[in-house]
Amino acid sequence: MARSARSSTTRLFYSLCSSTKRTPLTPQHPPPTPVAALLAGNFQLRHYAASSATARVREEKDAVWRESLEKVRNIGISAHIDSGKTTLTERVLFYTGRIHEIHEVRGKDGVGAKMDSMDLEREKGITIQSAATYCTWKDYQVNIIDTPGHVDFTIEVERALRVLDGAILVLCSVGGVQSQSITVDRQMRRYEVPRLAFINKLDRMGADPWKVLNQARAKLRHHSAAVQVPIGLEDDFKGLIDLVQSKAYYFHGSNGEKIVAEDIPADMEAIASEKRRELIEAVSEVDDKLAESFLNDEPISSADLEAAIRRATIARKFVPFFMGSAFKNKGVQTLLDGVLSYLPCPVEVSNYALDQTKDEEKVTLTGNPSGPLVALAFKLEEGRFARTAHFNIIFHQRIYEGVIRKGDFIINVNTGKKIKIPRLVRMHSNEMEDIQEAHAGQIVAVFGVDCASGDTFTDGSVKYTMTSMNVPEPVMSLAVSPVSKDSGGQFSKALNRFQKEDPTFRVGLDAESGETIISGMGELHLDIYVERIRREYKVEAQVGKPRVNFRETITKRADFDYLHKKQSGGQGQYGRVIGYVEPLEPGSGSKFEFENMLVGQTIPSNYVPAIEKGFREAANSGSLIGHPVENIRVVLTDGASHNVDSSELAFKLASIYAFRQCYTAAKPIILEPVMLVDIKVPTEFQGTVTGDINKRKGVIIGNDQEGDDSVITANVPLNMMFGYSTSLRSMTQGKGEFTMEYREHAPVSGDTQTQLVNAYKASKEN
Ligand SMILES: Nc1nc2c(ncn2[C@@H]2O[C@H](COP(=O)(O)OP(=O)(O)OP(=O)(O)O)[C@@H](O)[C@H]2O)c(=O)[nH]1
Repeated sequence: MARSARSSTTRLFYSLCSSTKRTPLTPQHPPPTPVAALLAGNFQLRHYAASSATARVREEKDAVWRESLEKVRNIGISAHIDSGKTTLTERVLFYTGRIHEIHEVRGKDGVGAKMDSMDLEREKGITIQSAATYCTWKDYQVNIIDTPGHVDFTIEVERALRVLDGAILVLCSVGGVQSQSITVDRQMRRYEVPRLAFINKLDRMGADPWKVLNQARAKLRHHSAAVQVPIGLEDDFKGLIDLVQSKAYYFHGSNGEKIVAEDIPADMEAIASEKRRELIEAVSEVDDKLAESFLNDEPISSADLEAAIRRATIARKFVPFFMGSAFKNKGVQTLLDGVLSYLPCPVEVSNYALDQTKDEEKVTLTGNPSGPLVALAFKLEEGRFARTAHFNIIFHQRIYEGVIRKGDFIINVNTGKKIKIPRLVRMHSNEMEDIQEAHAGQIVAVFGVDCASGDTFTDGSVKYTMTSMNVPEPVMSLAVSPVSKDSGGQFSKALNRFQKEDPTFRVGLDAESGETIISGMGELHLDIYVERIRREYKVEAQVGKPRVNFRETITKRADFDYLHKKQSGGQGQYGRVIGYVEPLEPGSGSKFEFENMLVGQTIPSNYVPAIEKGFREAANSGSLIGHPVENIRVVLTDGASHNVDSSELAFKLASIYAFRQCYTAAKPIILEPVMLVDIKVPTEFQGTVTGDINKRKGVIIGNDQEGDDSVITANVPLNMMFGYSTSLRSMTQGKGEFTMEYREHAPVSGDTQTQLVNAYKASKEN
């Protein structure tokens, strides 16, 4: 479908070009004489005919691209760990004919799911990287990104949601709305992504979809209702009743590939009609058109209900709930039908860019392939793709407007660099398919070209940038070094690559010890990179003890007045800076602000950037424990210079010393990362586990009962959570599980601050 639409677009494009060639639309020199005027009138007539023909061609062309985009869905699948995203994607690929056999995550055949292409993913049975693929379902092109559930890899979810038009939130029918479900739902809200929910694992003991639906209403504040009712549950789960079509569906065949539609079983008619009414009521609350029919007691057809659900879902006023069991091959095809029916196509979602030539004015992107090219690179990967021998870079990009073709020159608006597209590909997990061109609305990858995640590309006719994704700050660090000195080159190569690919993975140098420090989102995140350095670069690395990323901040305004003066032969150094530092207002959104309030020429303006640089550099390392100082504003009010001895260096040094001079007076404190911890244990262990959390200086904020389990929610300093999985295992005979995610940086207690400061002083003295 997409292919035929493309070729007719191309044909139209050529016919437009040839008519333009025959009839020049803009006269170069308007004829001056009466005869010439007559001819000019004739020309205008011809001009009018030509432009109306052009307009018609354009309209036709627009209709073609609209129609082809209506049949595209760009969706993501996100959820809490182990909810079954990868298992679900594997079925989607199977039913759409992209793969011919189903392999399970951690399955007995040892092959592993298609989308978990990394060895480590297959071994651990977890998704580490998001993977893109595409398939065709009922004449629609569905581009899918499967994302990891573990919070340490949250950046993968952020960047996928940034470029997708819709999402499926997978929930476990036993576990319900878990901590990470809340996080991904928040991310979907952040990027304004319309979504469907899929309650998976209906075959599991204790499956209760209605409880999960109520939890979603309470915990996620979803305005939602089920569009399906399960026929049986747990071992008895047989099929689904579709409340829109009023039909029962069963999934036969060894892989559930044969769908049989039947009438609703007689013993389920009552519940089906009650749930259909619930669905209509819920949608009517947010859709006026349906509300009118509902309030007038008019019969509501399947088509009317479907259209109303679509409008409400796309408007993000409603979340339809689907159900099934990916593992038992039930409910996946009906979910795919739901993707086509209820999630938007690229032109139904509003996207905008910022025009850099007009002071970042907002420009709406219409998704028109005949518009100027605008594409956002959202992910960079380096690896051996498609079994090639060498490392290569690809970047994944979403095209928002225009067309991109192999061999085209495009401009990276963020760097100003012009690049040629050597190879354009569509990804299917780690495999690639070469393509010649791609249109607005599509997600493709460019092979062999370097850039950074978040860069915007255009064809050069516009200077637009698109806002990038939210990048959370790393909370944990560790020192790493290669065991053998000879592998230093490979070691740096690995770190450079990972840093480029993953904005939440940072590499730095400890100024005092000279050690390489890697920082990331948690122990698992950093462990995975150390393991990848070993496997992919054959470098054994020595790893230090993990430590949390403390920060320092100030609590009071403090003045500075510092003169840096040196006159020891040759040219001297002279620079005086006067001003104050103060805490930034909470929620100001920035970590460091510098304000120049100089009046007059006490300091020539060319030295001001060096002064700002000096303060920024000083704030990289606070004097309490050497960690970055944040939430601070530096205001420069006055100073002095010398016309021979002043220099950028002199002012930079003056600023560094000025910062140190006033820091203590600004009453600095230490902030530590605090995690939201969710622990699920059999109720008999609840007391022990709660007591242990208290010992770890945690604050319990929730205690719920889920069947025979207790779910304890607490805020706990990350510093107290090292090795928690081992302790939880021993406290609960291996029956407890937990997840944690970053919540905030909060001040440490007075005695912890004293301990940390003393330990830092001692380490400096040694
Ligand atoms: N009983 C049952 N098990 C399922 C179902 N779907 C998935 N599983 C199992 O749940 C486990 C996790 O499945 P995955 O598909 O890896 O889950 P995921 O959400 O992709 O996992 P992460 O990406 O690591 O968060 C695997 O052992 C699956 O076999 C289901 O419908 N029923």
